[in-house]
Amino acid sequence: MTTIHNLGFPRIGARRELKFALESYWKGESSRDALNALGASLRQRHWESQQGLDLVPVGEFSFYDQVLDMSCTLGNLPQRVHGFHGDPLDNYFRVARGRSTESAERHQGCCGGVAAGEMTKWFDTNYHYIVPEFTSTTTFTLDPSRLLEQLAEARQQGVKAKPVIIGPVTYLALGKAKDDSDKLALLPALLDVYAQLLDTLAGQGVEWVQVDEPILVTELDQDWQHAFNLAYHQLKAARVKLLVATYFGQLQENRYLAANLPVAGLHVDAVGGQEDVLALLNLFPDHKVLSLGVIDGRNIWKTDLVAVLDWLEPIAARRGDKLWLAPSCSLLHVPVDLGSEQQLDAEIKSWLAFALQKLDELQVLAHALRGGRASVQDALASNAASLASRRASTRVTNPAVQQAVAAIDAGLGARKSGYVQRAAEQAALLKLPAYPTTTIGSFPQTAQIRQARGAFKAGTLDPDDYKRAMQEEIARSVCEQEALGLDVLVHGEAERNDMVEYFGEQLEGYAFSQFGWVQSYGSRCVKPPILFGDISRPKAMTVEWIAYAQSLTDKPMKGMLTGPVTILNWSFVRDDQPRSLTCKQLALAIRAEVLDLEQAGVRVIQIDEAALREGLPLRKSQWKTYLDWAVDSFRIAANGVQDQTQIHTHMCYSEFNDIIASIAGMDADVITIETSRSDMELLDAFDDFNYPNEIGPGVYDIHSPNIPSQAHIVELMTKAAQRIPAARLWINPDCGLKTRQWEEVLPALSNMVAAARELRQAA
Ligand SMILES: Nc1nc2c(c(=O)[nH]1)N[C@@H](CNc1ccc(C(=O)N[C@@H](CCC(=O)N[C@@H](CCC(=O)N[C@@H](CCC(=O)O)C(=O)O)C(=O)O)C(=O)O)cc1)CN2
Ligand code: MET
Ligand SMILES: [Zn+2]
Repeated sequence: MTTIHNLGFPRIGARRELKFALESYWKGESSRDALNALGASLRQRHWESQQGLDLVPVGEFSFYDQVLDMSCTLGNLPQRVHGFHGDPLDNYFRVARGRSTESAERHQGCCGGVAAGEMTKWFDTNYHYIVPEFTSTTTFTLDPSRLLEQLAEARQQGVKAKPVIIGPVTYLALGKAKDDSDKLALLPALLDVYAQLLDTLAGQGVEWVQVDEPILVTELDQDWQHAFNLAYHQLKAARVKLLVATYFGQLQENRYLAANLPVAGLHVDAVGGQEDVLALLNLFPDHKVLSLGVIDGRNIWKTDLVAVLDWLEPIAARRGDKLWLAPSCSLLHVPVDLGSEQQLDAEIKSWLAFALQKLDELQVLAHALRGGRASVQDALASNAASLASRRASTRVTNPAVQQAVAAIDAGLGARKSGYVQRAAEQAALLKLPAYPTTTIGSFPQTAQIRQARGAFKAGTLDPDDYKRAMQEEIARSVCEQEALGLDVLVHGEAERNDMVEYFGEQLEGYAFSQFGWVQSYGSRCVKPPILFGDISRPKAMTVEWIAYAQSLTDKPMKGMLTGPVTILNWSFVRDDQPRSLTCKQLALAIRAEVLDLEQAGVRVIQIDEAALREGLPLRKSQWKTYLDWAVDSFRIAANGVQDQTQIHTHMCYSEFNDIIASIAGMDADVITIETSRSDMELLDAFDDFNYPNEIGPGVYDIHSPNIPSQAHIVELMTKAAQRIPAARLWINPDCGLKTRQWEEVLPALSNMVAAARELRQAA
């Protein structure tokens, strides 16, 4: 009999309960007990809704991040938070969020300010984890308390619990050696603690433990392959059965390694990797459990159940009870419940499945395998009808858009002249000083702004009042920027709920949910819009707001857009055509907006490509194909303008060394990037490559509440000028300021402008 299970459940809550509880606790408005109680009730509810499964994940719930949780379990919090006198939960949040010196003084004055752990992307998702920190002297000590508490809770509820942990090799691979020491040297010590942990779980009568090793879908050099063998040969002594879970892609060349690890089971991502699975089956030992992730945990489309069954039945016949079924990965990356959606178009809704619906699909598959397809005839028929409706729907296709994409030629993505010519014309028009100052786009999204929009969407604030309220916010931003003395202004993005969702809402071919929240990091969520059909732009999306902002000032106002690649990567996108094609459609829509802005007299236009880098395939061998169509799409969006129009782009995640040629290929006049934390070292890539255009290296770490001093900014820019000719440097923060408070932003920007003036005088 086929076993069905789940790898992880979204923890934020169907109504973002966890977000609100966390933020209230952090503000000191509610107690730790209340937060703990909320956590327990969410877990209880989530386990209840997974009742139909044979094994239910336990321990993947987290108050902030599952990787940071693992660091706690392994006793590997950074040295700087050791010796904290307060509650361990507060210390956990100190690592997650940092603590400014000032707020520490306001609290108890005992433990001082502390820098947050670095945050980075979880594989190719929009989820961010807290990077484990190592040094050559790192030691590990087991703290199983969190896992044991959640296990006890689950047991009390009669849950068939399968504890989930991050595996030792992935944990090491995702961490950072702060002293550049060899992380792998820590493996033996780490394995001792994993062995103790597994032993502790065995002592609780646990049968299966899910050990997540997604690093197995990436290219591994020999040392890391060896680490896998070493790790699991040592852990095989454990008295529990291990299910090594891989996801986010195929095993490919790691197939043999994964198949032969001395563990009881292996989970693989079978979505889009059926051939890889068949190849794996040929070398997979009969006595081991193979768990197939047949339901897409990264997207929101209904599964084609009949197609999956056609493929699965022969495998099930061959493997019997050694076949398990699950979603491809943790359901962390999809919203909780489609049933909450009251406003979603009924036809489109019938094509979708969120976390709960995906688990229902899993049940149908299990019934079909156990009792024959006839036993779930109705469910299969209704699933087939939904898919047929999606395939046949005329709303998905737009012949005019398809023709426009087919007509794209190389000329569309090329500027009229080269950078040198353009730069001269732009300088004559814009008359900017040396070291021009600007910001990345957003100003603080205050509670007031969010509430106004909430009321507008709920229908309790009428559209004119909403528009007026947002215009007031724009006017406030412009006024503050003029007072600060910035050179190129922004409107502040008050009217945008999110840099991607906002555009999704205005494009044809998109649907959007009311409650489709997905955790991005900590308490921060995004509601990815749903791209279901050919994309077109019924009317201008941003021109009115930008024109209004420009009317308030004589300084140049930047038009602010999100680029096609980022819109693609941060949406739920259709799975019925290649991503590259969808991206080209988005590119044409953004291009039309760029041209409308230019027509309206906007002289500087920024097109954010924050997610260009994160969209890189996990395997390097696939990078070139992606980068080619991604850069092409950007160029189509950006490059239809006149030479005098200055195009900016922005990328907030560092590490450009290996893709610098593609970045240069975008041919933006100015690129702003995150650099403040890397002490400008990041610019080495631009220097070595002789990057030809202008660069704004971020001088202000917007993720931290700390206010950068004028001297620090001057120092950073002096380092920048050692790498890039000063005439091509801009001064700006690392990223947008939407998550900060005005009280933090004003002094920081004031120091930034003062630093620019100091540098100009020194020149
Ligand atoms: N899509 C996307 N991905 C990204 C980023 C990004 O900006 N966008 N940035 C990077 C970091 N990720 C981030 C992700 C989210 C947020 C963020 O601030 N999210 C907000 C979203 C809030 C939101 O969209 N609110 C809506 C809904 C309004 C609403 O519900 N108002 C409430 C008020 C309470 C509230 O929600 O705050 C009400 O009326 O009851 C709006 O403004 O329209 C949050 O979680 O707090 C920041 C960074 C990487 N990935
Ligand atoms: N223009 C956007 C902003 O300032 C860019 C953010 S990149 C995540 O918020
Ligand atoms: Zn950014």
